[in-house]
Amino acid sequence: YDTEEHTLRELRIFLRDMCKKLANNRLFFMFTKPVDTEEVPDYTTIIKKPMDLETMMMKVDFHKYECARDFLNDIELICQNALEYNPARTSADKQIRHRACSLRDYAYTLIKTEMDSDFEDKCQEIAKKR
Ligand SMILES: COC(=O)N1C[C@@H]2C[C@@H]3O[C@]2(Cc2nccnc23)C1
Repeated sequence: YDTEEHTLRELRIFLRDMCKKLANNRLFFMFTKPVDTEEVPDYTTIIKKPMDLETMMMKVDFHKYECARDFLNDIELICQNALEYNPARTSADKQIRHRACSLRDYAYTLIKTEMDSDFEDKCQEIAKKR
């Protein structure tokens, strides 16, 4: 009967639902899996910390997130990586940058509207103690 573990378990359930909602939105398909370094050989020379939604789902299951802020930090990483690797004024680059900003805004809004702020505060207190 450890209430901290109950709290973190509830956080993981919430974050899996977040991952699912983001990954199931066809607008964000390019963020669902790691960029294929065979297809895009220079990707890891430019992007030092790749991130994607499938990796984030695995991180939830490996208990890597102790609060929603840590989860949003990885969403921010997905967004920043896309802005950095796709800077051109071509329509393809513009579209992926727009989608990256939409992913970031949608994730922040989902969490802000669907997560109890006292619950997040409790998670951050637990994270601080660890
Ligand atoms: C989050 O996704 C991305 O930042 N990218 C950048 C890559 C460049 C372009 O689009 C990506 C995949 C790809 N594969 C083959 C040829 N060209 C591309 C997806």
